[in-house]
Amino acid sequence: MRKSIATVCLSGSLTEKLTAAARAGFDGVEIFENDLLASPLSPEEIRARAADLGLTIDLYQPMRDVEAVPEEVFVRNLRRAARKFDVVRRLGADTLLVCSNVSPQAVDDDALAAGQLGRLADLAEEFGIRVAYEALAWGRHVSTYDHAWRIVEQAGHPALGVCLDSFHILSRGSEPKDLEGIAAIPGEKIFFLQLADAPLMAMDVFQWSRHYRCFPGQGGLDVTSLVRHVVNAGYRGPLSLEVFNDVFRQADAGSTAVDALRSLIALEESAGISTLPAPVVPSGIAFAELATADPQPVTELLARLGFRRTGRHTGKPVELWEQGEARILLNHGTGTRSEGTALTAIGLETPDPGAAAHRAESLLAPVLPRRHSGHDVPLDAVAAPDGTELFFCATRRPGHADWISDFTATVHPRQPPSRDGAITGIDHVALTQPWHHFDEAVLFHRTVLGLRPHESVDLADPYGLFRSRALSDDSGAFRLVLNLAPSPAAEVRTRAQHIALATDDIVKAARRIRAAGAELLKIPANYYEDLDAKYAFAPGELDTYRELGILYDRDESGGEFRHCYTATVGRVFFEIVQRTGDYGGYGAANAPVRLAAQRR
Ligand SMILES: O=C(O)c1ccc(O)c(O)c1
Ligand SMILES: [Mg+2]
Repeated sequence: MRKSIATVCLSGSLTEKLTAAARAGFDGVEIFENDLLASPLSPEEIRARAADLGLTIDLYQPMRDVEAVPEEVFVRNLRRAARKFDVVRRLGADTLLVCSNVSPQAVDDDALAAGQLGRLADLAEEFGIRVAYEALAWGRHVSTYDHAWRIVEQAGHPALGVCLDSFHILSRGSEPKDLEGIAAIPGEKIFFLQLADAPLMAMDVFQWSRHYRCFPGQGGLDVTSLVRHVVNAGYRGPLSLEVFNDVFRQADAGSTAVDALRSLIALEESAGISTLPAPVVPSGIAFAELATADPQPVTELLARLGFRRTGRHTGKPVELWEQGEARILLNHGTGTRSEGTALTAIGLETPDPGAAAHRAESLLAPVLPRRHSGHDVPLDAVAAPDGTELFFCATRRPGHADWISDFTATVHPRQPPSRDGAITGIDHVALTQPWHHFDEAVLFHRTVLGLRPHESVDLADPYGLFRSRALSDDSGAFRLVLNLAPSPAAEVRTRAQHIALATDDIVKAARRIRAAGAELLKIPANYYEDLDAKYAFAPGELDTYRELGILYDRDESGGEFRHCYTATVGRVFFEIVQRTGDYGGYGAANAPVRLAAQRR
């Protein structure tokens, strides 16, 4: 279906908004009245600008407080309406949105509302324009879509229809029965469909709508079911996003517009309107790549963690370090001085790398130029919203190009063979997201990679609050954690990234790391007293954890999580984790203690 976006969704001037919408690939826009009033361009110039960019203007909005009012008020409203219809015509649009009256002057009288909306539609017809009537969830007397439809039906005017807005409908209830009334509306009387999601929150619906709307798939409303109902009713107009959101108002319009369009592409797929290449869910982490401009500290840390340099890239200054199934690429060619060392790429172990790349491309993931130098095996790669490069890999799998074959073996005689190490693989990678990319990043990884997002959790830091959300495949073989740091954003810690290494024996791993000369994060005694109060440990067990800085968590099923942390080099630190039973979390309960310790 055609895809549109309301200018209120995007940051900037009207021209910037139009440009961002067009660049992302939208077909049309809704012009929000404030954007027009604040623009130095005339309606004709706006129309021309949109046309030059290949955008249609699908709606002008809103007109407020029109219907169900005393006659003398309505006469003034008609005069107001004539001016708006003129603007709509000059914009080259054909529909004006009228939202249900919120004024204390409004009367609870459907016949009056229908009569006046009919007269409004008579006037609209003279301008060659239609009126789409929308029930605001906080409308004074009309606050539901079925009530708005009853009034429109009663008016029986060809130039009057309804505008359905997923937020207003679903914020009032999204039980299947709440959506049944949509089928009663003839498709051609649904003049417009506005789409927004929102996180589930118990708050005043007006504030919720004005500040917390988000793109479909980023919140907790069942926008997919709503779209299915509306399309089944015969609606064939555009799918148009209308999102009032405090973050998007400040964020870069270009990236917001791409995020927005991706949400609609994914929504069409989930509603069964279109098909995309099926998701190819990663089955593990093939490698994590660190770019470094300061190789000494990170090289030393890798060695102390028990990694061995096993290969050198044939064409680039990249080293392969291995231990068990954990592989780290150390790139000496791309680091920045200011960051020292940063995690810049992740290799995703993928059953079908080519198909995974197709899926990513269909969801607007920027495809990266294939790495070609030396004997490079071409790898499909895309960029995540935070710029992290995601490589689709088939490691040591017959019939697939193997990225490891680009590395010539090196033997480093002074280091122990990797099979003696206590690390078995990479458990997860955690990336701290720029503040305005968090919801976008969750949507990206969920839709592009077919991962399941877990609950969002808040983690108390001494100087703010981190938000954290994990995504994984169903089996837990692939895990990714996205964090949102508190400001000030300039602080290195708020951009921290980490690689969690898996072990079957964390005590052995921690002792080896310490014996090799690496420090582990020191955890206060108070933490262990509290652990002792919560759980029963074997004699001496807690003393060992206290000595080594090992943190502990247990879930309802008895699954256990033990973890400890290295110091940070550049932006990066390592976590060592041991999972037992079905523990599927990340030790969130311990995060405040860990964050405070890192702060010290
Ligand atoms: O918040 C509002 O006032 C408002 C205005 C127009 C809309 O289409 C809407 O959904 C909300
Ligand atoms: Mg709306």
